[in-house]
Amino acid sequence: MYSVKEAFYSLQGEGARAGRAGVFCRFSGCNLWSGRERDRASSLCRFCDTDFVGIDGQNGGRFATADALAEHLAALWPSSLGEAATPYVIFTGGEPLLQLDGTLIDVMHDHGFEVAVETNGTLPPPAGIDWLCVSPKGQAPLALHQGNELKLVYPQPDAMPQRFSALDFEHFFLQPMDRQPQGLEGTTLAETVDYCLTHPQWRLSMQLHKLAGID
Ligand SMILES: C[S@@+](CC[C@H](N)C(=O)[O-])C[C@H]1O[C@@H](n2cnc3c(N)ncnc32)[C@H](O)[C@@H]1O
Ligand SMILES: Nc1nc2[nH]cc(C(=O)O)c2c(=O)[nH]1
Ligand code: SF4
Ligand SMILES: [Mg+2]
Repeated sequence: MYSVKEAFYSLQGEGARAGRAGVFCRFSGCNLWSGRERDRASSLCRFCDTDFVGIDGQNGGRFATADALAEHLAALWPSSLGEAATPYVIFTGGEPLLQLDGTLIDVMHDHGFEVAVETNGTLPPPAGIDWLCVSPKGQAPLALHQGNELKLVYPQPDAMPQRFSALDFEHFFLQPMDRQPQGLEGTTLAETVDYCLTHPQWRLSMQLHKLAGID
């Protein structure tokens, strides 16, 4: 059984593949925060910008089998595209590695999809992921030391970039912390730009979907 908060077709807003169209599957639930505001201050991850509680978002629901979820997601990729582009699915959440398994990845591949994952890096991944983005969180122990991109929300006093700069990733991104309600106003954008200017191993990741006003 899979629990999905929402699923939608949009453009990847973050990291090395920013701008690429894909189907997002946002699984319900996370191991670093309950998703309830009253627990935020005492959680391992305290700055989350996402509602991942329940199954009540657009195209959300419970799916009994990998086949059922894969068909649901495949239907969100525009059929009019034909062979024009490789179908792309981005599993996120919440924490997708609480639910994503090898069977679902295999079935998405059978549907012709390339499979990307956005994870906090605290759980072991199933085999077969085509693009792995790891985003370490504060003091949460990192179980994943390799992948395609490491995308660190900045600044986090308990997770500064030097801790991760020697890990086995192709790309290293800093993403300024969006602190609602003040957003990027204040210091996080300027601080992040400054860190990238002085440590050019790290590249700036803006959350383009927020700038573009899309999901
Ligand atoms: C909502 S998380 C879901 C996937 C997974 N749980 C994780 O943390 O990577 C998706 C991405 O948004 C980033 N993110 C969450 N809250 C943010 C914020 N307030 N500002 C900037 N990025 C944020 C996360 O670090 C992660 O890269
Ligand atoms: N457009 C868009 N790109 C994203 N990249 C990562 C996201 C996420 O919440 O995991 C996300 C998201 O929520 N929307
Ligand atoms: S680990 Fe990811 S989903 Fe969980 S609370 Fe943090 S940013 Fe949100
Ligand atoms: Mg998001």
